[in-house]
Amino acid sequence: MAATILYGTEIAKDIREQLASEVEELKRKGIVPGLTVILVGEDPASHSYVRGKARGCEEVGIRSEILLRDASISEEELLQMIEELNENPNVHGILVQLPLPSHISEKAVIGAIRSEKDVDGFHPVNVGNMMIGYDALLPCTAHGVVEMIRKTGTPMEGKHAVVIGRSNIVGKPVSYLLQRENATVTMCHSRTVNLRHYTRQADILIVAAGRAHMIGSEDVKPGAVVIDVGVNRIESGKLVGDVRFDEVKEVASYLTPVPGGVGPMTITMLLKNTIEAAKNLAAR
Ligand SMILES: NC(=O)C1=CN([C@@H]2O[C@H](COP(=O)(O)OP(=O)(O)OC[C@H]3O[C@@H](n4cnc5c(N)ncnc54)[C@H](OP(=O)(O)O)[C@@H]3O)[C@@H](O)[C@H]2O)C=CC1
Ligand SMILES: Nc1nc(=O)c2c([nH]1)NC[C@@H]1CN(c3ccc(C(=O)N[C@@H](CCC(=O)O)C(=O)O)cc3)C=[N+]21
Ligand SMILES: [Mg+2]
Repeated sequence: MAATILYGTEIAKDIREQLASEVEELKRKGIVPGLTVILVGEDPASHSYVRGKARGCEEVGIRSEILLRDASISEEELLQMIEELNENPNVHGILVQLPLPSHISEKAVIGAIRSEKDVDGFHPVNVGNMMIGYDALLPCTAHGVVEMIRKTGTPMEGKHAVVIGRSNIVGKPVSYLLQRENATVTMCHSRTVNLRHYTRQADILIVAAGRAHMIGSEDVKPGAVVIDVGVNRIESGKLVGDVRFDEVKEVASYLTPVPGGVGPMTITMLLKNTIEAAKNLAAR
């Protein structure tokens, strides 16, 4: 039986309509949610993602600005910019696009963002609160992944979820949020021996390794929910996931495409966080 394809674009559309009406309501109270994205350097992929974020903001009525800086910017200058945005009452969300040039410390930059404005959910205060289960701005990709699985109606409780990838921006937060849903979670990474041994046991398989087409039908348990987070540009110029879509769609129960799967959900969760940050800051 062929998988149901989970179109992030469609799921995101419903959520964005809801977000647009929340923005309307805030605007009636005189609050215009605002997101500032800092983009350092010329990486074309980063520029493309940031454009997607700005488009999303426009769609739901969030004011957004992109501050472009040359790759030669110093860490000190970047920290100074963040300090000003921390103090600016019209800015509710601050996002510094990663990766940064190697002469700038990601740790210093993320740590400098006021945690209430950290709409990526990458600040140690938000990460810690998420882990403990307290209120926090949640990391967008991980949150988007869990919302997509929820949308399938498949209960996560008691299911074996296998996550490939342990990065701070995707793999680790996905694993925490799935545990919050009472899944049993196994983490795999580049040093995992016999990866297939684990992936074949997964009721829910999250693939976030950044390796084009690494997962095929032999790696997947029949009927599994498969979420492909990978976004890879291959030689032909095509954008592909970490999963061999045409194969895996024949064995999975649900499968996300790339593009049009997790990516649009990531952006939608960023919009949601920006609105939440605006509400929280206004209530202080
Ligand atoms: N759709 C979206 O919204 C988003 C998509 N992405 C995409 O998701 C992918 C992952 O991103 P990110 O987490 O930042 O990437 P990182 O490179 O930071 O992390 C990759 C992780 O995958 C593991 N890994 C790499 N190769 C293998 C392998 N052959 N077998 C098993 N594990 C492996 C690494 O292991 P180790 O720790 O041992 O090195 C690491 O933990 C990328 O394609 C990225 O473009 C990212 C963010 C958002
Ligand atoms: N501070 C920070 N926050 C991030 O959230 C962040 C980051 N840095 N650095 C890079 C990764 C990557 N990422 C993506 C978001 C959306 C798509 C997305 O919407 N992709 C579209 C296709 C986009 C295209 O066509 O290029 C899709 O999958 O349909 C992809 C990747 C966010 N990241
Ligand atoms: Mg990374």
